[in-house]
Amino acid sequence: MKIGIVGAGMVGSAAAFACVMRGVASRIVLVDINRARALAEAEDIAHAAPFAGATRVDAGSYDDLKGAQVVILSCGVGQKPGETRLELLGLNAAVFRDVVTEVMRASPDAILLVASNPVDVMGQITTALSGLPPGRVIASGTILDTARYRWLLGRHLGIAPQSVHAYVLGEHGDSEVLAWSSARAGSVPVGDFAAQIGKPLDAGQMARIDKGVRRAAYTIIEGKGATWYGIGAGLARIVAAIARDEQTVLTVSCVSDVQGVREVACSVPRVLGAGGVTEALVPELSTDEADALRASAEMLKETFSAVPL
Ligand SMILES: NC(=O)C1=CN([C@@H]2O[C@H](COP(=O)(O)OP(=O)(O)OC[C@H]3O[C@@H](n4cnc5c(N)ncnc54)[C@H](O)[C@@H]3O)[C@@H](O)[C@H]2O)C=CC1
Ligand SMILES: CC(=O)C(=O)O
Repeated sequence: MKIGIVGAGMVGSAAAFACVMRGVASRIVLVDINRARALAEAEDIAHAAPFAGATRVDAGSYDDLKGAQVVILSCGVGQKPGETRLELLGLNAAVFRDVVTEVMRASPDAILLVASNPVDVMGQITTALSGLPPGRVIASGTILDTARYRWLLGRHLGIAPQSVHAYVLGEHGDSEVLAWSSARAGSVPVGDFAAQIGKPLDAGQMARIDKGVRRAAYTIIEGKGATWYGIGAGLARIVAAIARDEQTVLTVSCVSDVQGVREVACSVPRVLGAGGVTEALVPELSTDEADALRASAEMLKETFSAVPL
């Protein structure tokens, strides 16, 4: 499978590296307005390929995206310390107006995978600009937040994050919703499992996990300027689901009706395969969680509606 990546900064290059290490692509093309950066990242990542598989990695132009099955959009700007994701909207929407046109010209059959923030709104903008069916424009949404949630729950419970089945829903951002009521350790509700092993999930512990998920990006950006490994791995996981037509369930964002809000991009668990997103699962939620998910979706819809296209 051929993958294009527009935006060869930290996120784009981490995604390329993770795709190489997973062996999900035969070819990766990096495109960036900063051609020297794309060339340097492509060469550096290509040097990892002999340790992994047979992926060819190059820098290129938009024309070189021809035939790509997935194009990752990780271009634009990231948050500075203390800045919210939503504050990036004006700058990144302007970047996407040009980039999406170029990508569609070169690679009209590709699935578009949006990473740039605010990722849900950028995904809905990309859907509108591209004219593609909603399931073929996927934003990474809360795939990263869900990983953070599973990692923190796994650490508390002393089990592998892969054995934690729990989702973060709604915005990839401050209004996101940690779904506690449906969270399971194996097949056991996390609260019951925690009580059984003598490590109760009390209100204080739940608040610490909530903060650890919701504030993770702010803390990491404060310490090292940006985040990239987690999202790089998450993007490669999405690419693998498409490449292998897995029909796997991941919390990604695409335009659909969510919790009574019409045509909004935000995350719920969705089924993902070679054709993109095909189904959304209706999660089991408490009344408070359902209200918070509706509020998150309403905020995202309002934010998108105010963007001039
Ligand atoms: N979805 C998620 O979970 C995450 C999203 N992000 C977001 O990903 C985006 C990228 O972050 P980083 O890679 O850290 O930023 P970065 O600044 O390292 O890379 C951005 C790249 O985009 C390029 N670029 C800018 N305008 C362009 C244009 N018109 N055409 C082509 N390339 C262009 C820049 O030259 C730069 O190389 C940000 O919006 C950030 O907030 C970051 C982490 C997680
Ligand atoms: C930057 C960002 O969106 C994250 O790490 O969650």
